[in-house]
Amino acid sequence: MSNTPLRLGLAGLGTVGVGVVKILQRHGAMLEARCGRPVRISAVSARSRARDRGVDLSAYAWEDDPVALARREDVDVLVEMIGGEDGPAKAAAVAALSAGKHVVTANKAMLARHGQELAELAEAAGAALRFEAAVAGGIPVVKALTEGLAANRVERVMGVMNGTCNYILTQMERTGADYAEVLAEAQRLGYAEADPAFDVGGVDAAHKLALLAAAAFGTRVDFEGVAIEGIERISLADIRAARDMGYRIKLLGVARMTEDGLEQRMTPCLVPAASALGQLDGVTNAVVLEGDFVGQTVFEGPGAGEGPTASAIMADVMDIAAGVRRPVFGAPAARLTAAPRAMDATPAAFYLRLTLADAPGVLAKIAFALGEEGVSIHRMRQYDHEGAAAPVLIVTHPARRVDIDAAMGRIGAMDESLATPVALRIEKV
Ligand SMILES: NC(=O)C1=CN([C@@H]2O[C@H](COP(=O)(O)OP(=O)(O)OC[C@H]3O[C@@H](n4cnc5c(N)ncnc54)[C@H](OP(=O)(O)O)[C@@H]3O)[C@@H](O)[C@H]2O)C=CC1
Ligand SMILES: N[C@@H](CCO)C(=O)O
Repeated sequence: MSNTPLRLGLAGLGTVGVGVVKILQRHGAMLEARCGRPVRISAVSARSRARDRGVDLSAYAWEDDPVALARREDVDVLVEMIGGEDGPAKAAAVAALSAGKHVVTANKAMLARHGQELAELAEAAGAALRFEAAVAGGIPVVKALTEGLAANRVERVMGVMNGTCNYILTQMERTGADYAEVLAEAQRLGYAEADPAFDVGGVDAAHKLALLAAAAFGTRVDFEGVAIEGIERISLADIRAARDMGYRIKLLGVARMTEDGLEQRMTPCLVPAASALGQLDGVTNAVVLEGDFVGQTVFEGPGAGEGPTASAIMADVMDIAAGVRRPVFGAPAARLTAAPRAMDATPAAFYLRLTLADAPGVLAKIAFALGEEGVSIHRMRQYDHEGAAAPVLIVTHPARRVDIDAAMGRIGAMDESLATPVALRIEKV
């Protein structure tokens, strides 16, 4: 192998970009030994040249414009760590790939929207486009799917893929702290997206699920085909009630190929508290990959933050340095198919939390409404309470989401329903 250095252009010097600089500065010699050639930073780009980022950047050239960075003669790989589905991130990625240069990115928003276009561009140019850091932070799950498990027909992909949401849910449960307070802490720790609505609204995790589904099922990335619901409506009352019934609430993504098409959803779900997913705390992510020959595999680790994300970026850079090449989504972009959408195809048990007037006949009305919509009650609990509002929890037998939504609409419209009813899926993990 040539001893020629692999030269990087770093676009973005925020949480992730600074982490990448630190790895290269601390482990330069080790990386060279492992890749068989040096890996060096030629130039960097961010908005503010003056900002002190806590790392020494004086050895690297500076570019104000990430597109100019991508086009530099002394850049072989653009490492895109700006973020955003369009704008400078995409312009720089297109500039690099069009010039036959490799791109490593942490940007799931960009790939979820433009993955097919960028994969086609990369493969036509003979360039690598790698995105390990974009899915589940430091966990090497793209590599697992496209390399280690490549001989399997994947049956299900499932996971907790947003560190910020898991941090919020577990901190609220542990400390009883207010939602906004815990979100601010996640932002301070560098976990959240530039717009944290992407995290708590489920969009960031849905981006990741759409990327994994493409690699798992050989389909084109279909972010629009993900049924999305965020954690904004989850209250401490739900977290505690779920726990009381032996569950924990997780923002859970599930993708599977059904007879009707590709089912993709990213929604808050109840999972058994004793399961591997139920025990995840803080910023930890876990991804479950099920293959027809391997069975179930579970990958767990830190899903966000400077160190874990930079670690994943550098693994991709090192593969490129070592000459490892594979199609962007595991199969050539031209062979990826457009699957029909079956967003919520699989029935499941649901947890319902109702706040009801404590009066004769109210539960009978609820049972009637559920029955009329084809929803059967499996178990039920009414807590002791003071005042007129009775907290009632119901676990249903497996039901279709559409029927649950119809029943919730009817119950929510009743005078005896004193707060918006909550319905959360109970996922078999
Ligand atoms: N933080 C995390 O835990 C993870 C983040 N990611 C992804 O990594 C990417 C970066 O995230 P993160 O580091 O947290 O984001 P930050 O907001 O911390 O950093 C973004 C960087 O991009 C720079 N930037 C913004 N606009 C431009 C522009 N027009 N030209 C040049 N540089 C620009 C900013 O410059 P300046 O500093 O001067 O403002 C900043 O350095 C995103 O795609 C994110 O989704 C993926 C996994 C985990
Ligand atoms: N905001 C993301 C970063 C990692 O992709 C999260 O919290 O998981």
